[in-house]
Amino acid sequence: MAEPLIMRVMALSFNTVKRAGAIIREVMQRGDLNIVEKGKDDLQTEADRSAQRCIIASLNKEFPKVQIIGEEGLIEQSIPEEWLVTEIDAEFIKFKCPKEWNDVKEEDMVIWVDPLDGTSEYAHGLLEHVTVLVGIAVKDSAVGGIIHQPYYKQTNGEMGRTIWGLKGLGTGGFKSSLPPSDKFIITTTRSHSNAIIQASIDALSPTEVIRVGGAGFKVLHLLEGKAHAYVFASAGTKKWDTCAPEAVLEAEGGILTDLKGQHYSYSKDVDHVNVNGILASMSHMCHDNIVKKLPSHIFENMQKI
Ligand SMILES: Nc1ncnc2c1ncn2[C@@H]1O[C@H](COP(=O)(O)O)[C@@H](O)[C@H]1OP(=O)(O)O
Ligand SMILES: [Mg+2]
Ligand SMILES: [Mg+2]
Ligand SMILES: [Mg+2]
Repeated sequence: MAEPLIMRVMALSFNTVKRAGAIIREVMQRGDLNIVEKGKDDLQTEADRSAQRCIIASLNKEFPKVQIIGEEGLIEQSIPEEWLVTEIDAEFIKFKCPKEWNDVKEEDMVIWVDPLDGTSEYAHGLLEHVTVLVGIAVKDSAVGGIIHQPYYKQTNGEMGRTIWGLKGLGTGGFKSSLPPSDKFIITTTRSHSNAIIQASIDALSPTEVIRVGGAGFKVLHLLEGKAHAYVFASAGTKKWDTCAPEAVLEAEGGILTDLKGQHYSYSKDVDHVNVNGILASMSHMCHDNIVKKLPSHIFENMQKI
């Protein structure tokens, strides 16, 4: 009997993000990023486009009835043959599917794809910040996620690592760690800051602020104990930025919501914009405290910028 759909989607995504990561490195190595400005502070490079074509074509070929939504919109689906990934990860598929996902059907699932998270950092050569995100939503919640970091240097010299999480099963691909208990470290945007974002951070009196790019990379900071909270008081991110990070973080026991503490919906017809910002932490207590501490003017002014 075939393995449950969600396990096959995760196992194929696992190999697909690695191929996308290799494409991202190849584009950088060739040196012609061919940058298009989609909007204010919103770039798209050849790597974003090519990585998305690789991921969407591969997932779509194997799972034609699953809705897949990618950041770079509808782009031509035909791709070079060597970009098409057909093999599933042999190790991942051996895990037992959590029983709550055994019967998930194609029509209950949405796959949110951010082919390159941290484009601004990629364009500036801050390559460690870049991740490839594939998030799997069932009904309206983020359930499974894969975060691939193409420029992570493994101790054996290999480039790239792949972090995964599936609610009910757990996580893999990294070593979890707690942040220092005598500090309060916030991670936030490096490239999209403004006065409201800064006011929200000031209101929380952190001992340290780590400014890095990408939603994926910031959630990795939480998972690895480098920061206590990810705070982003802006309507800049979209569902493809948060679906995979939320699923991985929550599969590890953390929480990712908007700044009011409400989960976003990831169903297929939802507004793509995360209008109420992002708040994430490994600790539910820390998360609740931040929701209580944030002044109301932050919410009133956030969407106006
Ligand atoms: N104003 C914005 N316009 C477009 N994308 C944004 C904006 N703000 C944030 N993002 C997306 O959310 C990610 C996390 O934000 P930040 O790095 O500023 O903390 C960014 O890397 C970017 O994703 P992407 O790089 O995939 O376009
Ligand atoms: Mg983008
Ligand atoms: Mg992104
Ligand atoms: Mg992107």
